[in-house]
Amino acid sequence: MHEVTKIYESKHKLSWFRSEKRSVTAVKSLSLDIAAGEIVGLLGLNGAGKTTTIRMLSTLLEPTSGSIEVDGMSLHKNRQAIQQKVNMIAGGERMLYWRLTGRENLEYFGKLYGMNSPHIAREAGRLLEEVGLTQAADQPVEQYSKGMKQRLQIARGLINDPQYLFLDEPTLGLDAPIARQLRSTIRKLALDSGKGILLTSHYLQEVEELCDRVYVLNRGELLLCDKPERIVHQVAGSQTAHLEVTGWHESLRPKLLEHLRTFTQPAELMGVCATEKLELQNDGLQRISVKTPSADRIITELLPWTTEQGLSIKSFASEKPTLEDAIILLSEGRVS
Ligand SMILES: Nc1ncnc2c1ncn2[C@@H]1O[C@H](COP(=O)(O)OP(=O)(O)OP(=O)(O)O)[C@@H](O)[C@H]1O
Repeated sequence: MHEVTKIYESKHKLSWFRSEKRSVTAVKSLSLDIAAGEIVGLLGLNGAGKTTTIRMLSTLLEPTSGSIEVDGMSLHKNRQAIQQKVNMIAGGERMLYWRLTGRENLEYFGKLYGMNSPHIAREAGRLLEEVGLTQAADQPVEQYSKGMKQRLQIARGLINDPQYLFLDEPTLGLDAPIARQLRSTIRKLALDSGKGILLTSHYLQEVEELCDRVYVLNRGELLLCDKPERIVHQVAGSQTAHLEVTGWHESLRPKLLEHLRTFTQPAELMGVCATEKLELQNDGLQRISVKTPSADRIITELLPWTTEQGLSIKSFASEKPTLEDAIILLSEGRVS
């Protein structure tokens, strides 16, 4: 997507005789790319423009300006060829025909992609098997559970073997085990089949777990794009490594700082030294807290050191801000 803008125009009735035109800029000058085999997240609060973006990429909506290209083909000139290469899966219960069976739904959508009947029959059978719906294939969709409908959505989204898949809230309303299964399917589609995937989700843990990169939108405009862990670090700050030990004595403090310096990058060192904090507690338990961009690494490095110094480790933990913390800060405008 290059510099894409979408403006919705609508008419609002003011009285019997008067109406006014209103326009909403849902997406503003958005540039975005998805590589083969990559899972990209699209985040933002309600109304940020995520669904509009996905609908434009899926060719369901026309951008007001800007251009969309898929594998070097422009949407403007090669709409049909691009439609063969992309597909969209929406969460919830949209985009399926409830009176039709699972198999009939896939046959119908396969025909829309111009596939011939033997090809559709083969693919429908294979996909129904892959999403675990072979037994229910000839049952009307209205008799399916929510999880079954969502699995059928996935099969529908894969019927044309798209190179790029756009997923709008794919785990919406699903139980935890089904959502987990779905996440593993999404990962496999990218890793094993090399599909480029764009994903929106209100479950930020899911985005953090799945996505290689994340675009954050605010009122249609791109706020930032980066790896989830870098966004968290950039926006919500450092992680903290905590170790609780006994046997601590003050002469260890300079040694600890010196040891931290041996495996900490100079750029990180200031943060580590400046915020390193030691608290002596009544029972002789000492809490060592180190602020760092990577708490797990600090813990791994400090564990053998504490034992070498004759300290006894009672517990250790890493405290990490999450993508949710970062998005909340961004949405509150508390980060420039
Ligand atoms: N058909 C439409 N006509 C007019 N305005 C629309 C239309 N569809 C969406 N909008 C407006 O465009 C903006 C972006 O909406 P969009 O649905 O793309 O956001 P979203 O990020 O997907 O939101 P959500 O997280 O709530 O699904 C919103 O202000 C919305 O009210």
